[in-house]
Amino acid sequence: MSLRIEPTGDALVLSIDRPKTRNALDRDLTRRIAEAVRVAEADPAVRGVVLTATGEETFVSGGDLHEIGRAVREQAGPAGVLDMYEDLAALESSELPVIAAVQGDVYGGGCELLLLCDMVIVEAHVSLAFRHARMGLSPAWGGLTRLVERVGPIEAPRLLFSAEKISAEEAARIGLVNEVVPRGQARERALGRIGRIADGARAVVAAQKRALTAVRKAMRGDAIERERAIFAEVWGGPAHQAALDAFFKRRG
Ligand SMILES: CCC(=O)SCCNC(=O)CCNC(=O)[C@H](O)C(C)(C)COP(=O)(O)OP(=O)(O)OC[C@H]1O[C@@H](n2cnc3c(N)ncnc32)[C@H](O)[C@@H]1OP(=O)(O)O
Repeated sequence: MSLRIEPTGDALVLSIDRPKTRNALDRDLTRRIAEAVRVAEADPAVRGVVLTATGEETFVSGGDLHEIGRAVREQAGPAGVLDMYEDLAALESSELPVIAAVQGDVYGGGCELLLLCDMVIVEAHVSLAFRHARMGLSPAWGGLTRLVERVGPIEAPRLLFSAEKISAEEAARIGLVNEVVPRGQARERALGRIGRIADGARAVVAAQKRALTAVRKAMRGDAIERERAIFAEVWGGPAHQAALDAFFKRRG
């Protein structure tokens, strides 16, 4: 099972669990995430979702490069990867607050996943990298648009163009994450925050989330559609092919 689902206190805790791929996101996993969010919403006892992962080293290693490599080899086009967004977007469109509890490093599409959450709590040893450029890609799941929203137009190009790793502290300084906690404490901290949210009325928090979504939608215009069209343009190009070849060559 690639997603562990565990009711805990007021929250539903979703733990990404694909250790053999360092928790890469494939289509099956994103479907499971969307389905779990729907289940959480339908249960009046659940007041929020905590999204975390198993292991201590990696939160999410990005999109599944085996799945992506297969699609490129079979000339299937980018639709499969683009479609995963419909599932992932459930995190942002849900009426429940979603808090990411990040216990390990985050790469590429994993950073996009964080940006779909309402709050992000990271452990102090974690690093984050928008690795897309190194893989010959641009974000596919709204991560470019949301990165500009979170950190502004000065920091976004630095993170995207250089694909550099940044520390948890730096991520907090530039407004990419809410809070840095000591190693091993992100999940408890996230549960504590959901507990505090649960002191208020579910309907009010849901209304606030709807309002936030409406504001973002109005501010974004068609930015996410443009971003996704650019992903489709670079998909399967020379830089993408070369990066996939290098990834698979390194691993025999
Ligand atoms: C949507 C756009 C995107 O997200 S593009 C993808 C961006 N992500 C990346 O570039 C990260 C690629 N992965 C890595 O750099 C390394 O594997 C990291 C995560 C640093 C872990 O390194 P290390 O601990 O040395 O392990 P390793 O490289 O031997 O990998 C272990 C097994 O995991 C797998 N793995 C890793 N990343 C992915 C991935 N994104 N998709 C699918 N599988 C992945 C490796 O292939 C390896 O498995 P195997 O030994 O080859 O069977």
